[in-house]
Amino acid sequence: MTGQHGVAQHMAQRGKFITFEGIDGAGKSTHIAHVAGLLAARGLELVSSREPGGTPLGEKLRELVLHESMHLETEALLVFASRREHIAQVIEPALARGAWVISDRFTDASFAYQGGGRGLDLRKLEALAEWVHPDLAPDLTLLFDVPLEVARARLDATRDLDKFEQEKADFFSATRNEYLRRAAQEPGRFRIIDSTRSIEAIRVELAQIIGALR
Ligand SMILES: Nc1ncnc2c1ncn2[C@@H]1O[C@H](COP(=O)(O)OP(=O)(O)O)[C@@H](O)[C@H]1O
Ligand SMILES: Cc1cn([C@H]2C[C@H](O)[C@@H](COP(=O)(O)OP(=O)(O)O)O2)c(=O)[nH]c1=O
Repeated sequence: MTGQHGVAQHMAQRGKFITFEGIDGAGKSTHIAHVAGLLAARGLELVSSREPGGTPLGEKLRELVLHESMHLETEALLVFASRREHIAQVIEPALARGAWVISDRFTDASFAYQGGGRGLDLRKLEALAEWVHPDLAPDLTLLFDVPLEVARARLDATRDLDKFEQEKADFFSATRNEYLRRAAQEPGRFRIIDSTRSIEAIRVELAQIIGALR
């Protein structure tokens, strides 16, 4: 905003970017709305989004990625194409005006699923991340972690499974391991949430984590 003398008066403080990760069935979706409520209660402007998706084009790409079979590099390129659009249209403008952004998945999911699960060379994913968002990383990543059997039992109890959710145990084992490896590499950014506990116990921990964010 420009004042009478052409001097910037109210540069909005940049918002924070929080991502939610975990293998399918770990409990991510269960907790996102609750965390959004905690943040909104602080009077923040909050943008809640997801990947793949988050924009009209991104949602079309999501349909393809979740339901069509394709070469694994095509899959990687499409999730990053969706991300490019999401960053340009939603994430960066929101953070710049001071809004906080929470996203159901981001680049860690590409490393976990396309890299860990499918076996795509991690250097290719690093190159894509460097290309698509050299200067953007989440301020906080909540990694919902459960053993595969727990995730599988929860999924089987609830819904029709998409392309990824139909994958076998070794796929999810590799996906989970890649998430945990990244969390160990960047302990300052990640919080690992033990999602075998009750929903209520997890909410208590999330309230502490979110309450400590400034
Ligand atoms: N801590 C928990 N204890 C028991 N059941 C849970 C817990 N968290 C989630 N669930 C259930 O497990 C299923 C999958 O959870 P969901 O949040 O959809 O997982 P995700 O979004 O990570 O795939 C849902 O039916 C949900 O109600
Ligand atoms: C963001 C992203 C998601 N995915 C996968 C992980 C999930 O299986 C799927 C998205 O599903 P998810 O976000 O878990 O939605 P839902 O809870 O409705 O199933 O896309 C990738 O493989 N790579 C990515 O980069």
